[in-house]
Formats: sequence, C-alpha cells, structure tokens
Amino acid sequence: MAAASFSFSLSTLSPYYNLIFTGLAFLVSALIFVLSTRSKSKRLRLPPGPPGWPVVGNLFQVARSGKPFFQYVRDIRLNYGPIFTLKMGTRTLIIISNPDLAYEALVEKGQFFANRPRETPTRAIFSDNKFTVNSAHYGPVWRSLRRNLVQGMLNSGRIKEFRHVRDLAMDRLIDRLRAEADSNDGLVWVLKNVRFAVFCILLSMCFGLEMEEKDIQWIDDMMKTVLITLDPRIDDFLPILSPFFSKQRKRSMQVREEQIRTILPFIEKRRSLLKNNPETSFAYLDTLFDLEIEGRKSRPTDTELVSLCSEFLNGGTDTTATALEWGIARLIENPEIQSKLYTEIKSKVGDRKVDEKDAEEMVYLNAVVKELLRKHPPTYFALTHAVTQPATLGGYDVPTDANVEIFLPAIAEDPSIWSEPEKFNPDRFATGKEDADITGVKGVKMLPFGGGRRICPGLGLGTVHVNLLLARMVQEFEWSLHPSQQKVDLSEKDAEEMVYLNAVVKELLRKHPPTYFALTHAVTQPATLGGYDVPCRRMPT
Ligand code: HEM
Repeated sequence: MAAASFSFSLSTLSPYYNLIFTGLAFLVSALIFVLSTRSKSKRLRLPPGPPGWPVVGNLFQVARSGKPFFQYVRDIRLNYGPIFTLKMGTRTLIIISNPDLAYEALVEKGQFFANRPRETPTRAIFSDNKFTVNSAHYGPVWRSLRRNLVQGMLNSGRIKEFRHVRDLAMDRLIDRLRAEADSNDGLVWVLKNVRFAVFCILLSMCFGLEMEEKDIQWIDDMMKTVLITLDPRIDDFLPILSPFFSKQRKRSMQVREEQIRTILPFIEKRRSLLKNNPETSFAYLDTLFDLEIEGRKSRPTDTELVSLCSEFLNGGTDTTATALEWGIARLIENPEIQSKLYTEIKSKVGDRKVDEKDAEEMVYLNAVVKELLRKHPPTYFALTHAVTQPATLGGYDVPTDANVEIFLPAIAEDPSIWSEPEKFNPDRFATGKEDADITGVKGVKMLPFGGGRRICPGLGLGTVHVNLLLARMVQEFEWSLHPSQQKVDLSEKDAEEMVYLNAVVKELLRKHPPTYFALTHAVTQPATLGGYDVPCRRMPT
C-alpha cells in the first residue's frame, strides 16, 4: 500500500525543533504520561535499544543523526542486534532485521502479529476510521473487506478477465514513451510513465468506466495530494503537541473533502451504469455496494467507498512503478542482463508483442523480476504490524501498543541466506542455484509483499504488472544511460525516497529532475547523440 508504513527524516522534523523544546517546557502534564509509561515498561522485557530522553525517547537522536530513518536503522542494528527498540515519542517501535525473527512473527505467531497499530489522526481521516483492508484491526471488518478484495477481485481468474485493460495500457505506455523520447532527445521519465500506466489499469479495474485522460490525471493528482498529506508529522509521535498543528489538521480535512468530491462522482456514475445496464462488465466497486460486513448491519457508506477505492488505486501504483524504475536502472547498469533478457523475449515471441502469458513462461524474465524484488523491495519496511495481545518475539516482550517493523533490506543482505547478497544477479534464480518462497511460508528469505495473514493481497496482480511492463519495455526499446550521466545512480538516497513514497511524489515533483534514461531508436546504422556514440541494436517494433 503505498508503501512505507513508517517514515521519518530530518527534514520532517527540523522545522519543529525550537517549537518542541519550547512547547515541552510548559507541557508539564506530559510528566504524568511519562511516569505511567515508564512504570509499565519496567515490568516488560523489551528488546534492547539506545537510551532515550523522557517524553521524546529517541526522536531527536534519529533526527540529529542527520541520516534517513532507514540508514539510522541500518547502522544502529550493528550495535543492538537483530531486534531492538526505538522510542519515538509515545510510539514504541520494535525493529526486526533477521529472517528467523520475521518468520517467528509473521508465520509461527501469525495470529498474534496480524494487527495494525493505532492510526495517526490524519490516517484515521483518510481510512474513514480504519475502514480499509490495510488499516483495519485484525477482526471481523478486516476479514470481510479482505475476503471481498481477494475473492471478488484479486483472484487469478478475475485478474485474467482484465487482460485487455493491461494490453491497452501497455500499448499506450509504449506510445507515450516513444513520443516523449522523440520530443525530448531520447529522454524519458520512467517512474512517471510507468506509474501512470499502472494507475490507468487499476482505475479501470476499480470503476469499469471509460475515462478521459484529463479525468485520470485529475484523480491521480488528487491521490498524490493525499499521499503527501499522510506524511508523518511530529505530533503523530508527540500527540501532546497537536494543539500546535491545528492548521495542518484543517488542511487534512480539506484534502479529505476534496478527495470525496473527486471520487464520488465516479462512484455515482458506476451506480447509474449498473442500474441502466446490469450486464455491463465487472468492476471492483460492484463488490462493495452491497458488501455485508461481519458484525455490522449497514452497507459501506459513500465515504467508506471512497476510502476503499482509494486503497485499491494506491496499493499497487507506487510499489509497481518503484520496482520498474529499479529494474530499468539495473538493466542499464548491466547491459549483459538486458541483452540476455531481450534474447529470451525475441526467441519466445519473435516479432509479435510479448503478452502476459509469454511473460509467465519466461524463466530469465521471472528470475530478473525476483532478483529485483529481493534486492530492491519497493517498501523497505514491510507494513507496520502490531500484536492482538501481549506476545513475545525472540524471547522479548512485545506490548500491544508497539509498532513492529520488519526491515527488509537486512534480510536481502544477509550473507547467511544469500551468496554474494550485494550483487544484482538474476542467475542465482535462473540457474536454480538459489531460491526463495516469496510468501515466506516455507521460511523467510525475502518478503517484498510482506508475510503472514496481512501478506499483500495484490501479490499476483503486482507480479503480473512488473513482469509484463519489464518485458514490453525491453522488447520495444534498448535502455541506456544518457551521455550527460557518468553512471547509474543507485545510491541509497534514491532508495530511501522510493521507500517513502509520500516523499517520492513530493520530492520528485518539487526538487528532482525526472530520472532520465535514453531510448535508442536506430538499429540499421550506428547513430550519435550529442557527439557521443549511441549503441544501437534493434529498431523499436
Ligand atoms: C509490486 C507490487 C506490490 C508490492 C511490492 C506490494 C507490497 C505490499 C506490502 C509489503 C504489504 C504489507 C504486507 C504486510 O503487512 O506484511 C502490502 C499490503 C497490501 N497491499 Fe500490496 N503490494 C503490491 C501491489 C499491490 C496491489 C496491486 C494491490 C491491490 C490492487 C495491493 C494492495 C494491498 C493491500 C490492500 C494491502 C494490505 C493487506 C492487509 O492489511 O491485509 N498491493 N503490499
């Protein structure tokens, strides 16, 4: 779901530094809270962690480190081991970075670790008080919503029914890339284009309506605004400061109203389409209108429908686009892998367009995608889990109000389960020398879709999208670095931005230039661009 469950960065915090210190001086009532939590945690045997300050815990240590949160976690785990505690204001984070502990939590003790922590007030506004699959407590509402999503929409039969939608979106994506390259000296913005293609597919699956491009863009812009609004704020960790954030709360309410105003007309359109033409082809929304929720008499309200549709649209958009951007970057960095992949596609389909059935059967393609998801899980932290009742993990206590975070890169980098884990090497899977069950059921080696009872229900659809997009993009174009760049930027700063999807959207639009990759169009003869040789291998079909 759009992805990161928890994000925290210096830039998030620094503007509030003075405010917090001043605020704390006269918020004496906080002491009551401190005393009560301290006496409670004394009785618990929490995993070790850096000593924190009263009230704020480790909040400022993380901020002062000047590192992105994921980097702070990466470093600090060397001191505190595979399970440790960070106190972020009123929130207790228990961070796991070891496959056995992840297995213990998600599989062996899956029924206890299947909850979500309490939501921030902003998140509660957008989930309509935990009425989405992702946000719902582990209980009857979650069961009803998840069963409906999986059985009604994300099972393999249903996914196949929407094949024509994907084919159309792929053709449009290729056309857009080509047009952008033609008008821009061969440069294209991978993330933006792929994101839009996936968004179109999900939109069509959700509403089943013909939409004009301007409407699609309008909804997409709205969704991005929502993601930005959901960015964590300091008062999420220190609710006592919330009086200082009334402006931001007001803004959240406005964005929510805007979201409802944007989505509701399409819900109404679908309602009337179903009424006038009951034979019309199926859409996810149809399963929601009359959905019976365990333990509740009423059907979902209009605003709840808005939240559920938004969840569907957001769940697989940024995650898939992020995977693809990493994929293209890795292929540029490793031309021999790109070449091998192209050869496999060519020998499988000749000059015909590669389709998803072909993609399913291609051993090397599947190996590339698996290696991609191992090396670059689109979310660095599998979404935050919480326990339904006090539990233990690795011999430590886990209280019900703790956020349990699984730090996925640590598992991908673990030399005890992967040979040369730092290397991007699809052959590890293609040759069968190494393998992994990505659901984690048979043992945890990689968890790009999370695991246990809350495992991503879009695993099948997400995999189809990544496979098909990569296959089509490699079949149609040869990907190479623009001459203005010396090497592919695979720095973890980018990775961090990709994890924190809210930030990606914001940062990419505001600060960063598009990710520029050059497309080569000539094959019959070598070409030059800006005075440099452009390697040419084939003509786009
Ligand atoms: C490459 C694509 C995708 C990736 C990498 C991905 C990743 C994830 C991850 C890591 C989780 C957290 C699992 C956990 O809590 O342990 C998750 C949950 C979820 N994902 Fe995905 N996802 C993808 C595509 C999709 C798609 C296409 C949809 C729906 C259209 C979707 C809908 C959801 C939902 C609803 C949840 C919450 C499940 C629950 O709480 O029960 N995802 N996803």
